Amino acid sequence: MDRGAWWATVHGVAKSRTGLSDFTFFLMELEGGKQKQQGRLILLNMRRSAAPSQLQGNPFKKPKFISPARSHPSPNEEVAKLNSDIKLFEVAANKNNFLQPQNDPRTCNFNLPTKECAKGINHGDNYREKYCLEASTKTTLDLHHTVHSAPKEITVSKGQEEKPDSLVKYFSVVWCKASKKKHKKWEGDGVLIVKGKSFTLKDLEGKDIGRGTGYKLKELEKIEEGQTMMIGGKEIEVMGIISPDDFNSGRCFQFGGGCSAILSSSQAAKKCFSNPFKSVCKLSSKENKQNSFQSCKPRHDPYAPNSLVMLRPDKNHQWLFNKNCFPVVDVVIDPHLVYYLRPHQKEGITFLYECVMGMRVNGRCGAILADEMGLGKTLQCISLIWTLQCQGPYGGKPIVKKTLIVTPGSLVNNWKKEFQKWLGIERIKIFTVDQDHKVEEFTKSPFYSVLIISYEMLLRSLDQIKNVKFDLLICDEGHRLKNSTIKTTTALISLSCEKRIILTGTPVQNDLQEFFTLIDFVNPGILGSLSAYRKIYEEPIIISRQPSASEEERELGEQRAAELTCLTGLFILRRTQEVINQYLPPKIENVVFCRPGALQIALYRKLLNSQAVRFCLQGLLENTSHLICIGALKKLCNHPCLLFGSIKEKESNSTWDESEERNLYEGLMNVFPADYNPIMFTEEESGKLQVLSKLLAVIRELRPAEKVVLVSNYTRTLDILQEVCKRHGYAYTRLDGQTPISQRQQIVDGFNSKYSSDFIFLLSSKAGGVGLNLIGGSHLILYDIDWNPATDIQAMSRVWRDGQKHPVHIYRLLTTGTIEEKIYQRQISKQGLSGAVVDLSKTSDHIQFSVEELKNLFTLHESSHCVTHDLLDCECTGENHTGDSLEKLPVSRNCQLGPHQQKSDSLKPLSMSQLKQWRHFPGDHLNLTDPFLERIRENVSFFFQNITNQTTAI
Ligand SMILES: Nc1ncnc2c1ncn2[C@@H]1O[C@H](COP(=O)(O)OP(=O)(O)OP(=O)(O)O)[C@@H](O)[C@H]1O
Ligand SMILES: [Mg+2]
Repeated sequence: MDRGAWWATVHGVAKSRTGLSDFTFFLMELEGGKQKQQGRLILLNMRRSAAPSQLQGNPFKKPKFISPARSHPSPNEEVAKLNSDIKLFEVAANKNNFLQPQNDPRTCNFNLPTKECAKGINHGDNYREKYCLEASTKTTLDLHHTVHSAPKEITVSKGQEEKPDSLVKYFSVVWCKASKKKHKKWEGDGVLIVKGKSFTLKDLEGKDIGRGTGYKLKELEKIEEGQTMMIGGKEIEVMGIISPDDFNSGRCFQFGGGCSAILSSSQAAKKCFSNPFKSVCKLSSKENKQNSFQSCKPRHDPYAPNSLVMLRPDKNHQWLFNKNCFPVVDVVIDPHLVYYLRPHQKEGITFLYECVMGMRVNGRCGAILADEMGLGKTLQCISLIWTLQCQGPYGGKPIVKKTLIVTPGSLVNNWKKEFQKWLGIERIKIFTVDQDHKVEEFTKSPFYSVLIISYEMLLRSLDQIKNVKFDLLICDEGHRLKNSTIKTTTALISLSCEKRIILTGTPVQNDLQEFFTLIDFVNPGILGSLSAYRKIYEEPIIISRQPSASEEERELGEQRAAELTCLTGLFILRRTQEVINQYLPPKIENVVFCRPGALQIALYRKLLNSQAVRFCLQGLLENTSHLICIGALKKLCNHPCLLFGSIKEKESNSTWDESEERNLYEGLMNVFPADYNPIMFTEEESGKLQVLSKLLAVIRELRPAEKVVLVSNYTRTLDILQEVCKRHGYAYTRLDGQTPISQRQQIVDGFNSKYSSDFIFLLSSKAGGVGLNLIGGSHLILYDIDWNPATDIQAMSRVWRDGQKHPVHIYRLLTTGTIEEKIYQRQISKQGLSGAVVDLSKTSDHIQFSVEELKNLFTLHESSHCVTHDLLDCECTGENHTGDSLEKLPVSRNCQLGPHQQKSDSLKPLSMSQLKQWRHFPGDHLNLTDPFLERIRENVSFFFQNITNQTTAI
C-alpha cells in the first residue's frame, strides 16, 4: 500500500503565561489509500521543566500531553478520523489515551471486534465483550461521563446546602513553589481538594504536598479555571474541575492529571509500548518481497464448523503493527486441539491470544490466567504456543519463535507430557532442563522452540537464558512471584521478553501488595509506581475495610477497588471449578471424626498438664514455645509412636537438659507401656490409624480396581503409613520432599497408568501437592490437617480433575475432641478464612494466638462426639441431618478488591455455615447408606458428608 503521507499542522499551543516562547505543535499525519481515515499525532517540541498539562494549556480543552518517552505512541494517540474537523480531533486526543478506549474511556470496552470481521466467522464467545461488560457493570462508573467533560457547575457533596462545612470540590491544578521570580515555571500537575474551609493539594502519585485551612466559604465558591492561589507555600493555578466520580475512582490521578503516574513511573512501562510483533515479524525488504504473498491463506479453515478463530486485529492494530502491509489473515486454532477443548478453554485461549497480541490493553502484552486448579491451564497455554508458533494475523507470519516456560521442579516433566499428549512428539520440539540437559544444549540447537525449566534451575542458568531471545514467557504456579524482592522474581523481571503470562490456581487479589507485583510483572508500569499505587489504591481500599471507616472512606475505597478491578480485569481471567464440574464424576467428601485410642488420651492429658503448656497459658514462655506444644499434640494425634520417637531422639541430644521440651515431656515416658517399641506400633494405639486401616481394607474389597492417594504433611507419618501398607501387602508408591525431581513425573505416570499394580500413592502434600495430576486414584485420604486450608485444598484437588473416570471419595480424618478439630475449626471460621491464609506460602509460624485461643487449643474434649458440630449451633441432635446441597449456597470470598469480586470460588475453604448444610450424623447412626462409612463407623464418633455432582449410582 502506498503509505505516502502528508502533514498538517493541527494545533499549536502558545500558553505564554510564563512569558516564554514555548510552543507545542501537534502534527497530524494523514495517509493516502485505504487508511485515509487515520491520522497520527506527533509531539514535535516541548518546553522543559513545566507541568505536563501546562504544555498544552488547559487539559480540559487542549490535546493531552504525550510523553516524549513513548517511542511507540499508542493507537489512540496516533489515530484520528481524517474526516473529522479539528474540534473532533481535539476531543479524540483529549480522551484517555492509555487504555485505548474506542467508545468511551470508562466502559472498559476496548477494541470490540468490528461487525464485519466477526461476520460469518466463529470468533469464540466474544469473550472480551462479555468480560468488559461484566467489569463495567461491576463498577459504579458513569458510562457517559468522561474525565474531560467536567460539569460546568462545581459538583458538591450531598447535603452541601445545609452544611457548608461538608462542601467538597476537586480541581486539577498545576503548581510550583511560591517565589517572587518574574518568570515562573510550573513544577507539576496536582489535584486540589477543597473540603469545608480547607484545602489539600496532592501530587499525581496521591501524596499530600500542601494544606491550608480557614478560607472564607464565599471565596471557595468562586474558584474557577485560571484562578491562581497560594496553598501551603505553593502557588497553584486551577486548570479545571474534577468530578467526584473521577476523584473517587482515582482516575484523576493517573489520567485526568496527565498520565504521568503511569507513563513515567517505570522504565519497563516505556518498553511495553513496543511492537508486539517486532521480534518475529520484522523482515528484510528482500524477504518481504519473497514472502509477502506466500502465506496469505489461514492455516486452517476459518469457516469450517466449530472452528475457533481469533479476533482480527482492528484498524489501529494493523496500522501500528502491520508496517509491511501484509494481508490480514485469520488466525485459526488447530482443529485437532479444538476437538478436545472445553468451552472455558476456548474462551481462555482467545483471552490469552488477545492479551499477548496487545489487543486488550494498548501495547501491553501480559496476562494472568488464574483459573482454579484442574481447569487445564496447561492445555490452554499449549494451544496458544502452538498457534503463535505457526500463525499470525499479518501475512500468516508466526508471532513467536521461542517460548520459555518456568514451572516448579515437580511439574517440568508434566509440561512435557502435556505437550506430547495434545500435540504428539512431532509437531513441536520441547527441551526440558535437568541435571543432564543443560540450557546450553537448547541455546546451540535451532531444533527446539520451547524451553521448560524449574524456578531453581532458572536462577542457576540465568546468564545463558538471557542470551536467548524468548518471545513468550510463561510462569506456572506464578503466585510465587508476588514478592518483587525475591531472587526468582528479579531474575524473571530481568528477562527482556514482553509477552508474559502468569498461571496460578490461587486467587491473586487477596493481598494488594502481592497483587501489584504480579500485575507489574506481566504489564510493567500499568499501575504506576508502587508508591503511587499505595496512595491511590491500596491505602484507601484498606482504610475502607476497617470497621472504624467512615461512610466517605468506605465509598472512596469501594470506588478505587472498582477502578482497579476494571483496569486489571482486562488481562486477568479466573474461572472456578464449576465450569468443569459437568465433565467430572461425582465427588463425595467426608469429614471423619475418629475416636482417639486409650494410649492417646492418656498421653494427651499428660501433655496438657505439663509445665510447658501451663507456662504457655500464663504467657510465661518464649514466643515459639506454644508451637512446640502444638507440634507434640499433632504428632500424638497421628500416632503415639511418633511422640515416643521424638522424645527418645531429644533425650539423646546433649542439650536436652536445658531444652524447653524437657518441661513438655517430663514424665511422659511413664505413660507408655514399659516395653513400648515404636517400630512395633499397633493400629489400635491411634484412632485415625485404625480408621485408615479399615478404610483401605473396604476400598480394596469393594472397589478392587480403584486406587488411593494417602496424604500427610509429615515424612515420619508417611513412614508409618508406608509400614501399614507393607504389613497389609498393599503395593504403594511414594512422593515426598526427598524424591528427586527427575523421578517425580515417572512416579506419577506409573501410578496413573492402568497397568500399574500400585494401590496406594503416599504423598507429602507440602512437597508435591501443587499442580500434580493423580487421576489414577479415586479415593483421597487426608491423614492430617494443616493450619493453612490452601495446603489441604491443593491436595484434595489432585484427584477430582479432568480425566478422572470414577466417582471420587475424599476422607479428611480428624481426631475427635483434640487439637485437630481446633485446627479444622480455625480453617473454617472467619479467622481462618481471612484472605492471607488462602495462600500456600503461609505457615503456622505466621499465626498469632491469644492466651484465650491457646487455652482453647490446649483443651481435650473427651465427652463430645464432635466439638465442631457442637459449635455449629445446629438444631439437630446429631441424628442424620440432611442439609441443603452446598452448591445452592452463596459462597462469599475474602478478597481485598471487595464486593465486585464476589464469586463462588471452590478454592476458598468451607465456612462454618456451609458445613452445617452438609449431611451429618454420629458414628453409631443406624442408617448409614454409605458402605465405606458403614465399615469404619466403629471407631468414628461423627461424620459430615457432602456430595457434588450426585448421580444415582455412586
Ligand atoms: N479438554 C480436556 N479434555 C480432557 N482432559 C483435559 C482437558 N483439559 C485438561 N485436561 C486434563 O486435565 C488435567 C488438569 O489439567 P492441568 O494440569 O492443566 O490443570 P491446571 O489448571 O494447571 O491445574 P493446577 O492449578 O492444579 O496446576 C490434565 O491431566 C489435563 O491433561
Ligand atoms: Mg497447572
